[in-house]
Order: sequence, then structure tokens, then C-alpha cells
Amino acid sequence: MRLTGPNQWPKKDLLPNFKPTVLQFMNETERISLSLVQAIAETLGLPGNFLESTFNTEPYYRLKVVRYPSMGDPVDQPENHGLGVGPHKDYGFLTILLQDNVGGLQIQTQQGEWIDAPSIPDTFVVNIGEAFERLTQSCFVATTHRVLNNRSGKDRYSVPFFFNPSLDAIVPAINVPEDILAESSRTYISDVKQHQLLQDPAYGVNALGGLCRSHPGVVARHYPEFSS
Ligand SMILES: O=C(O)CCC(=O)C(=O)O
Ligand SMILES: [Fe+2]
Repeated sequence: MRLTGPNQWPKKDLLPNFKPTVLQFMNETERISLSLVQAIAETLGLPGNFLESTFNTEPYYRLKVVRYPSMGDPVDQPENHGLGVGPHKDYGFLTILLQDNVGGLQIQTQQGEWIDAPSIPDTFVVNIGEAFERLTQSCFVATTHRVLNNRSGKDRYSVPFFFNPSLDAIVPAINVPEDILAESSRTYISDVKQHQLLQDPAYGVNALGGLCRSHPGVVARHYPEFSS
């Protein structure tokens, strides 16, 4: 499917510690993700091979190091979100996000209200992704979130680690145990509509769909056959 390739590292003499630091960070966030998913699998009564068959066949984790330059203009409406990120759900299973203290990340509550997700020292933000939503048939709802245009006067940095199923993983849609289902409202308001959700059983199909949705410029250049 041509969705994998070598990492593109900055030149070693420019940032000598970048690669080892990023690789160590990925190892640690992978470890956290695996223990979270282990606990989730036990809670949901998933088969014992769920972790192995969903994540470990050929890992498809991604990490981004993102810089949001500060903008001069007061533009904080979502439709003018400038260099922020518009409302979306992440398409994998879990996202472990490290952010600095500049602010701008917001999440949408299930009642549709946008609230700040400010930086709390020594913590990560953990978002549910669309593959997790699919697994539980929307009992657990993927976090709708956005990043407002940065008007703070200084750059914002964030480092999301996307803990995704393997490209060839088939993510089932399970019946969540009754006691957990009883606590879920099963209805929610989100700027991301149900028909926009990536819900193919084959995760690789969703990964490609996510790429087309989030990075149309990249798709037009490198995957013209999928460009609309
Ligand atoms: O920078 C952030 O805080 C979030 C970025 C994000 O939502 C994403 O890249 O999917
Ligand atoms: Fe995101």
C-alpha cells in the first residue's frame, strides 16, 4: 500500500541528540500505550491475542514533532484556524500527546462544548482514536479535538505519539460488556460527523483514508491515484 518508508531524520551535525531522544521517547510511549491497551483489553474481555494481532504484527506507530509558530492576527474561529489544527478525531487507537505550556489544544465534550485541555506538568493527554471507537461500536467515543491558532507571542510545540493498529490488522466491532455499556450514553455531539469516521475493519484502509482526509496535498503529489 506504500504507506511506510524510512524515517527522515534531521542532519546529525545539526541536531545530534534528536534521533536517540525521539527513539527513546517512542519506546517509552509505546510501553505506556501497550499497558493501557492491556488494561482496556482485560476490561472489555477481548481475546488474549488482541494486542499481538492488532498492534504487533508490523507496528505502524507514528510520532510527530510539531511547531506552531505564533501568529500576529487575532483569529480564533475554527473556520479561520490559521496554523492550528481544525476539529478532528485521530484515526488510530490511542494518542499519547506531550505539549508545552503555551496552550491552544481544545477538546469537544460529548455535549458539543469546546473546552481547553491545558498543559499539566508531567502528564500526557491521552486521546481515544477512531479505531478504538470502531472496536467498541461507539461505546467509547474518539476524542474530537482541535488546536486554536497560536496568538501567544511564542512558538508552541507538541509531540503526539499515535498508537495505531498495524496496517494489516483487522479491527473487530465487539459487543461491549453490559455493565460498561450501561454507563455509556451512546449518543454524542461532535463536529466530526458519523459518516466522516474511518470505520473500515482493515486498519490500513483507514490509514489511507486518514491520509487523504488530513493531507490532501501529500496525496495529490505522492498518491495521485487516490486524489479527488
Ligand atoms: O498539537 C496538538 O496538541 C494536537 C495535534 C493533533 O491533534 C494531531 O496532530 O492530530
Ligand atoms: Fe489530533
